[in-house]
Amino acid sequence: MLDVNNLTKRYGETAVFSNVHLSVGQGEFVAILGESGVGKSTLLNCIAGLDTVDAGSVRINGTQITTLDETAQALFRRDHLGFIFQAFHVLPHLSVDKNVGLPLLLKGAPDWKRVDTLLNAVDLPGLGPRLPQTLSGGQLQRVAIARALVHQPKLILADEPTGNLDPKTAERVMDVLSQQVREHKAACVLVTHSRTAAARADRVVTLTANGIEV
Ligand SMILES: Nc1ncnc2c1ncn2[C@@H]1O[C@H](COP(=O)(O)OP(=O)(O)OP(=O)(O)O)[C@@H](O)[C@H]1O
Repeated sequence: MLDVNNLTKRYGETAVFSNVHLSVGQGEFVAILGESGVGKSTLLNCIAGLDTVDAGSVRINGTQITTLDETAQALFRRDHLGFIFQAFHVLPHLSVDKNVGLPLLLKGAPDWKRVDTLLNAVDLPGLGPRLPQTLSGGQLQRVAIARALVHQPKLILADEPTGNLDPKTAERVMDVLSQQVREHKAACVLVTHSRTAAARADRVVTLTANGIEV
């Protein structure tokens, strides 16, 4: 499903990481640990085509995303990817249910029942009509998680999805993520500092400046 081959990323003269190899199969859940600043978020952005790479390739479901133009990358993300950003990126002027349903709206296939199912799954029942500014940080994080899963993406990229959550809610969110991976045979790459969250993965790897350590 996901094949990262020999990836190198630099900002100016400074290499963030090099020689990164990572393969994640269909239905596989991989957690990436690593020191702060080592480039975990950057790696997820590179995998999604949201950041450029300096060498190497990223292949998702057979498509080499690194060679697509920006429009093709955006369409590819819409159809195949669910991205949970560390900073949520919830749209402030859209209600919670429209935020969650956005991937379906963009595909021209709205499904408000599915939106409700996801809001229940992340323990936000009835919050659909509210605006994001009326939600807490942990609630916004769960909106972002519901949005990333609503269109049943084949690849889920999750950047610290439990960072703002209390242990019980974090566990519930990890249940939802795991369920999505198992039920829809999605591949999932989770970036986290939480050993508890990482323990839910099938495999845990560590990102260093010189690549991935298993
Ligand atoms: N746009 C940018 N321009 C220059 N340097 C950047 C940019 N974005 C990130 N960096 C640098 O790249 C490195 C990797 O950052 P990144 O956020 O990917 O690390 P991380 O492992 O996810 O960290 P954390 O665990 O603290 O979230 C850091 O040194 C950061 O300062």
